[in-house]
Amino acid sequence: MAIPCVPSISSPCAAKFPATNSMAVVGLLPHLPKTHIPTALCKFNLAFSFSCRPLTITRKPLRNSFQVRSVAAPAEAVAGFDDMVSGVQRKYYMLGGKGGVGKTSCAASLAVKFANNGHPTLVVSTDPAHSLSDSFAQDLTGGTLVPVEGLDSPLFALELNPEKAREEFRNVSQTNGGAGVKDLMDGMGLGMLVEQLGELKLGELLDTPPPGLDEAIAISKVMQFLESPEYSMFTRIIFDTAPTGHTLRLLSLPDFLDASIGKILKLKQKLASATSAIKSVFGQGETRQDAADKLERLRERMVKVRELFRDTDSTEFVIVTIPTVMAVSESSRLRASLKKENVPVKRLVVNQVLPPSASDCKFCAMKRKDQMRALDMIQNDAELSNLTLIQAPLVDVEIRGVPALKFLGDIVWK
Ligand SMILES: Nc1ncnc2c1ncn2[C@@H]1O[C@H](COP(=O)(O)OP(=O)(O)OP(=O)(O)O)[C@@H](O)[C@H]1O
Repeated sequence: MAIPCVPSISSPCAAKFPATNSMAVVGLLPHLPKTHIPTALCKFNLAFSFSCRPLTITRKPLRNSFQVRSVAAPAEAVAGFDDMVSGVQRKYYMLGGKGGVGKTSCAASLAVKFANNGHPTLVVSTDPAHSLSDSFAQDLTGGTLVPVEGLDSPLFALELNPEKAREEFRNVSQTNGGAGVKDLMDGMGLGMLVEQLGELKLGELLDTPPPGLDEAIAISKVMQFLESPEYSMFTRIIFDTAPTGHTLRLLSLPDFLDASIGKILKLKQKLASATSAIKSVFGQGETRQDAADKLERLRERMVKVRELFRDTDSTEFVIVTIPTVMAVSESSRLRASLKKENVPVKRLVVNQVLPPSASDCKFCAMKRKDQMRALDMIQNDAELSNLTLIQAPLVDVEIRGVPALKFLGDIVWK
């Protein structure tokens, strides 16, 4: 059945469906007023149409009561979900990419899909600008694990509070030195130690923490959680990461912190026998030991984070992008940097691809042409062309809440 493309208020192009079987998918749209449901239903179904060719509607006895498929559609790349879901050993998926491309939606939909396929799953947002709560339409703030309702297996979500994490780091670091200590030792003629401190850039670290530090600490906090037996049940852990820039800096950060903390600890050993003036700066006996222990633990966790990022058996970084030249260029750079850092990447999600329709308005035709150019660019990009390409359609209602995420997940993660 050919589907006409007609203008609508919310989208330049929308398909018209008979509003039959609407009750079957009403559950997808809990946030919409009832009067909007037939229209929204039609828009959601539009997401299935994936070719300019004539479309067919197949009735299905499942929750989505009918499905639109293109006739003789080009072979669609599939995500290889079977591979992602197989095995009960713990696996980590980190979703990252340019700001606003749909990292959170993809991460949340993957988490829902894993949970519905029997994996106790944890989805963590390490993006300082969280949107996991918005995505699940549930309050996940507070820095603790919150159960997500309405799934077959346990799904927990966690939004880490970056401010709190940074504050903790600040406290530990401040107990161990900083600009004040540097000045003091400078005054005491401890030139060599001053030099070492200068190298550590401690003052800088405390005053203007490098971008990515929040994330590194957040991820190391998750590692801390996962070390405890009560979290051993999670077999899939998904990180909704901050936009690209943060991720890139994050990758080199564990090395930087590892080296810095190692130096601080060495320095502390040297200072242990120094004058009481220095002792008064670093605090006495127990405090000093306590701070050193904390730093040592932080350093150990940083090493684990670094190892985790590079472990091909358990970890995969999934790049999320949209079909625009700018986003594809950024994804290519991200992939190159991840390669340099030996971070395993296999999949690239191209989100918000315009679903073609039989008749196009001018806007959609132009937009689609643009998107095709970007998709072509991916095929010819040395960094991206060898990744498994997953196309996710643009839908014209917001994807919020578990039923909507399940809907998206079933399209994207196949
Ligand atoms: N396939 C899609 N179709 C329609 N809307 C989408 C799609 N994917 C994401 N969106 C919408 O785009 C907006 C941004 O999505 P999302 O929050 O997932 O992106 P993000 O990359 O995590 O953003 P940020 O970088 O700000 O964290 C949201 O309103 C989301 O509902």
